[in-house]
Amino acid sequence: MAITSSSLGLAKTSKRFAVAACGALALAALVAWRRARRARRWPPGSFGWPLIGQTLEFIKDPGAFQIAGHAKHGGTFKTSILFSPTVFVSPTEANAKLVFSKNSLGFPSTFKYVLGETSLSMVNDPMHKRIRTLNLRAFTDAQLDSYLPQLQELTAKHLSLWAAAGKRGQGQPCDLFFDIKLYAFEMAQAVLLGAEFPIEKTDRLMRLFNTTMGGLEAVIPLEIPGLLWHKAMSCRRQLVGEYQQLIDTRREQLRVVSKPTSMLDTMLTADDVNSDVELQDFCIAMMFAGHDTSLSTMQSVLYWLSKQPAVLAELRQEVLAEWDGSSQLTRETLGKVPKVRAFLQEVWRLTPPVPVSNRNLEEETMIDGYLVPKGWTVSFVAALVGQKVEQPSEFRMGRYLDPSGHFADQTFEPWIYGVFGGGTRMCLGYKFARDEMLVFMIQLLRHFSFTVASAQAVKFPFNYWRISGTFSRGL
Ligand code: HEM
Repeated sequence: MAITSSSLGLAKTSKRFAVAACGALALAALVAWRRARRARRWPPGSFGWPLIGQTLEFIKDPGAFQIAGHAKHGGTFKTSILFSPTVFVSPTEANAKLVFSKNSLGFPSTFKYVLGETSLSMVNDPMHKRIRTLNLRAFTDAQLDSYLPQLQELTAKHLSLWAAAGKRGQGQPCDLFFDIKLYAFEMAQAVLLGAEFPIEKTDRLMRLFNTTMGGLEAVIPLEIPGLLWHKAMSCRRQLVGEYQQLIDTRREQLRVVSKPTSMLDTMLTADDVNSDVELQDFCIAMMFAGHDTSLSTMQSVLYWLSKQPAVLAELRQEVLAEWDGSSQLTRETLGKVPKVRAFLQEVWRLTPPVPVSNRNLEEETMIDGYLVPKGWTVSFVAALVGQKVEQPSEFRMGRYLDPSGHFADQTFEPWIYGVFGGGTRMCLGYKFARDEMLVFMIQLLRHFSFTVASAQAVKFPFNYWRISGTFSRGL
């Protein structure tokens, strides 16, 4: 066969192609080899099922899942939760400091469609810094003091409603979940948003809100009629419509006469809020962060009180000595009941409402000698931190009382007390949450009796005791 210049060119091209292909293969092999080598340094554990990983085991009981994981793997371990490779770090001080030094949150991307793209829990720096600074204005000491009268009034109203229902039910125990939920929702709605609606409307908004939040558990985020995600998104649109009306009304009222009273008002009067979407997201984010956590705590408080009649009597004594039962509850009054504060702190230690704090790693990080890749989620668990005290299963208020009987707060040491997280993403509402619970407990202890007939441990998405029982006025 004659060798032509075109067949020579073809041979050269094929040779080049072969060299390039070999090079690419060698590179791929090198990358795979390095990845495999690195993977050998990942924490132990299993990713579980394709896509869903070990999500189902986790949501059944996050605390137990992690205790079992730590025991099996001797500490820090990896798994996959909600589509994301996740590392549950052992609850040491070094790990707490490492996790809480990170700012980026590790929530699944679908959460932002539910909570809002500009809601505080969904944004990362630099936007997080801006929104957090803005939102913090609603939580200054002066603002918190100004919410106390409303908290007192609404608490008195709902405690009386529960007692009236108890009377009608002639002492028969009933599920208190929905009554307590309505109270927590109305209280959040009034103080956070400044909205006072008739009970039917509050009830409707609460349902819209709950179905919207159901979207956080949606595994298939597709808007197909009948799917959870479709329901959640259509309720969210209605909810946003309602909140926009509220925003427009309050904006007009503030322009004409009224003074800012609610947390939303504080946002409305700030001159650096960018858009109505930020305000809508503020409403949804604060209602989300601020009412199920209170609902959970109130039920756990009733549970732990019912378990310890002697402690209940001691707390009643403290309240009877410090509050006449009718005057306005002030910051001073809340400061005079250290035992009630210590009791609440111990309730939160034993039943932390939020089971985990997550961060997303923005760079490859060494944790406990393992290499955790960039983009993975690291989880730190409040319930496990709470187990590090002496005799962890015992309920002891004394842990939070100093020798002279003053309340000793440990909220800012997340490696000792992880209930409100830590670092730049620490719970924004922890002082407000404490105020709400103290106002609730002081009035409860001063005027009401109750029994708990049954209690069921709920583990996810919030951790608390769901109770049924009876309520009556008088001690
Ligand atoms: C018992 C009540 C509460 C508990 C146990 C609780 C717990 C938490 C936890 C663990 C976090 C995550 C912290 C972290 O990852 O480091 C958080 C974040 C947050 N909480 Fe709370 N919370 C409670 C009540 C409230 C209330 C009443 C509000 C508002 C009115 C609120 C507003 C927020 C906000 C806005 C964030 C996000 C902060 C950020 O990402 O910068 N919380 N909370």
